[in-house]
Amino acid sequence: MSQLLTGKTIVVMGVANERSIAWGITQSLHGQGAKLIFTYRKDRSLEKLKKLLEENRIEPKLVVQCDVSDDASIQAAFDKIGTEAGVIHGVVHSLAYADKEGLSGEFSDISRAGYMTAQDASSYSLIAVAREAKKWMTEGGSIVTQSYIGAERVVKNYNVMGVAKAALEASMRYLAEDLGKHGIRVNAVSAGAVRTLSAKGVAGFNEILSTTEERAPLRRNIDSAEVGDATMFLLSDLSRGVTGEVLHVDAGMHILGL
Ligand SMILES: NC(=O)c1ccc[n+]([C@@H]2O[C@H](COP(=O)([O-])OP(=O)(O)OC[C@H]3O[C@@H](n4cnc5c(N)ncnc54)[C@H](O)[C@@H]3O)[C@@H](O)[C@H]2O)c1
Repeated sequence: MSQLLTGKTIVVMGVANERSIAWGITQSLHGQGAKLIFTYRKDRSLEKLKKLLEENRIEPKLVVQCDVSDDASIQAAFDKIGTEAGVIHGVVHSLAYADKEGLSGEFSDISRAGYMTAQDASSYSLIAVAREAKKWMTEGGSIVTQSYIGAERVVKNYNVMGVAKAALEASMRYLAEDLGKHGIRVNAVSAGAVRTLSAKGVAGFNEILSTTEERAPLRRNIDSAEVGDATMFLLSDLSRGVTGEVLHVDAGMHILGL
């Protein structure tokens, strides 16, 4: 049976452990025959990633360190990736960071430094990654980032990350326009809440899960496999006419008013 991503080389950024959304995405991409390159931030993540890949019999084309808060690190990572792969067809940007103090309490108390840190790692990083990836995306391709409804509406405690996600979605649209002339599409998946390492940093996260189960049109939460399949669709030629889009994978939560 032919697979949707046969012959495509895709860079996956953001696997920290088996709960990571990027791990759900990895499984969907692998299932469709993609050749995968991974970036990790810390040695701790590298050990976990290697173990996960081994256990799941996924042979990576390359694994490379990349700190997205550092332009030199992004440049070095994509130079290595490009030199090894020649051409890349897709990038999964599944990373974000905010100091814990910005993820609870009063929004107006966010410090300048806390605001900048969240913007830097969670939003600007997409622009810097797209710039470096573009050099090797010579056959066109697709870049997909991960957002959340807190970009569009106020979600209690999501605070500084809500503003970073709003900037991320706007950056995604500007990149879609800019890179479209090179045949590169740029989209976002807006996932519902998934219990991951990062999610633990958001105060009251369990309440979000229980409210979703009660009120979402599908009356349940989503999982990272569902986010993985939607991301895979956006990386595949099935979505060849789609760019600048935010695809909600949230059991319908985003359509609710009260
Ligand atoms: N979990 C959720 O409920 C949820 C919902 C919607 C969107 N998202 C988004 O999904 C993405 C992945 O998060 P997750 O929930 O899988 O959590 P996670 O903790 O598993 O993954 C976050 C990743 O970001 C990486 N990261 C942070 N700062 C970095 C830096 N400076 N350089 C390189 N990597 C860095 C971490 O190493 C980690 O791999 C994030 O953008 C997150 O905001 C999560």
